[in-house]
Amino acid sequence: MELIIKNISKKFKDKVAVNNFNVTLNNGVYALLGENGAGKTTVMRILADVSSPTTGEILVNGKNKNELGPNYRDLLGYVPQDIGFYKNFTAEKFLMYVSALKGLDKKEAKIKIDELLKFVNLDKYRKKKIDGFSGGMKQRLGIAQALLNDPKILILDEPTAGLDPNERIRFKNLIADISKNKIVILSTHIVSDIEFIASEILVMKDGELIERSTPREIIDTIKGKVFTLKLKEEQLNRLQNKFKISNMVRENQYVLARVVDDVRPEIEGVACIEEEPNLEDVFLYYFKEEVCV
Ligand SMILES: Nc1ncnc2c1ncn2[C@@H]1O[C@H](COP(=O)(O)OP(=O)(O)OP(=O)(O)O)[C@@H](O)[C@H]1O
Repeated sequence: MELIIKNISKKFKDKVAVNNFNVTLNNGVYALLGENGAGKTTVMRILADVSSPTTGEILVNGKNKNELGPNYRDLLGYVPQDIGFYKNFTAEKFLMYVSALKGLDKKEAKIKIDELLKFVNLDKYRKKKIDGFSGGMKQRLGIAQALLNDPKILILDEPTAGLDPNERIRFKNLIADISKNKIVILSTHIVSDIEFIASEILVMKDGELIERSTPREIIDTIKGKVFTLKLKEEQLNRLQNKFKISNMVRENQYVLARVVDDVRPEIEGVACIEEEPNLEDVFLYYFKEEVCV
């Protein structure tokens, strides 16, 4: 499966939400990473066929999405940011309802629902009302409904928002399982969530795709730009005014500050050690507002 997003732009009146977005995707997990308002949801809504681009096109195995018509939707599974559940429905009834909307045969749907409820670990709760579900359970139910038609492209908008640490782990394992023969595109601004699940990271800023790399490659782009300094409290101001600080730990009368910058911080009498960068540092490097010097 090859999905090409070609020269996609989206304008809302005079606001350019997405600007000339170009990317070719194959099976694997892609994380769209960017700050709030970067354009992630807009790209996902266009891919999910609930919004049209102002310009540009989407191609699946060389065929234009518009040419594919309803066959394009058959390839899709979509979990929007705020998925609307009928809270009085049970998990099972909800999945039956979505199956009917997707035009699945009732008998086939029942078999698929049994399989999916087990897969997302909600089998025990199939007769329970969604109203009593935790965030993670709702998320897994959302994924189950998106998988009903065995999609080849799965789109998940902010799937890890509001999940507790256990639910996050469960989610990561689930995605790893799902992505074997699919294109999975998920958006997030929680960096730690993608470190272990994304085969590639697509970094968006102000509507544009500014970087596309594996997590390892993207981390390597800031090698030599991450440092730890051990400072006295009164020296901290000088550092904060000049550099981006990703983390601070207080240790007795000292502060250990992790700094991300193109320039090695030089403060008289303060030791500066180069560190191995991580994805949190990457996020800070690309997104944090410039500090005023
Ligand atoms: N229907 C709309 N009308 C006007 N502006 C919009 C509309 N939808 C999105 N925008 C604007 O387009 C830009 C991109 O929004 P989008 O929701 O795609 O960002 P995002 O990266 O998904 O952010 P978030 O993480 O907050 O969802 C924002 O400035 C947003 O205000």
